[in-house]
Amino acid sequence: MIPSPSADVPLLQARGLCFARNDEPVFGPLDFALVQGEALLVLGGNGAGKTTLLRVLAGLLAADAGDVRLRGQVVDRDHLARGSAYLGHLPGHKAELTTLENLEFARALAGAPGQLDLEQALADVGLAGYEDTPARRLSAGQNKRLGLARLRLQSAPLWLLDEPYANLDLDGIALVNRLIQAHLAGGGAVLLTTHGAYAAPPVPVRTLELRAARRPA
Ligand SMILES: Nc1ncnc2c1ncn2[C@@H]1O[C@H](COP(=O)(O)OP(=O)(O)OP(=O)(O)O)[C@@H](O)[C@H]1O
Repeated sequence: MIPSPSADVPLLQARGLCFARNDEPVFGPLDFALVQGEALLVLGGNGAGKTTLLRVLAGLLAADAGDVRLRGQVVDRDHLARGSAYLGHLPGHKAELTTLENLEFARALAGAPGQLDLEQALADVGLAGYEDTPARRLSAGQNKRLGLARLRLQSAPLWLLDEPYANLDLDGIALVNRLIQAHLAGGGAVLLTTHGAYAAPPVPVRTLELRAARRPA
């Protein structure tokens, strides 16, 4: 079971977290914590390990050392996957399904209430009129918007957003900021990555800077 809420323990805490590939360190050891209503911005250049860190926190990759706690309890990868909502570089939509069908699928996976208005969810991310468009025909920015709509169907308090501003126009950047703000105001927490300074979260954030641990041969 995912641990239940408690105001005075961090929503997410990493201690001594390390990841290596073929014995080459990618990041770590990292120590950080994130409380409800807080955003943590993970900074670092290309290859610094930002995506890898988010994939570890989302339960998609196993850390080599250290532990991750949700609400104070050490959790395994299954719990991490269930306790977080991950928006990665690759949107992971079903290419042949329409945008609306993708949301229906995501809603079923998330066990979200059936009465949620998915057409409204599409409209909220600027995809009104694209209900019957297969995901494979979306642009990169539209794909990101569909990913943002899917994110909102999940009830996980921890959002892990990998380069959420990438591929978005100014209106899309403002949309990401509105969603982050609403999620934080609702008691959630957000960990997001960026290697650019072209957009930033709408709230004061703490930062975690990663540096590439490995040098090319
Ligand atoms: N699937 C993989 N197999 C092997 N090495 C990988 C793989 N994915 C990433 N790496 C390596 O791991 C390191 C960290 O990559 P990662 O994608 O986490 O960096 P990043 O900070 O997200 O970079 P970017 O800003 O370019 O997206 C890099 O050296 C990269 O070459």
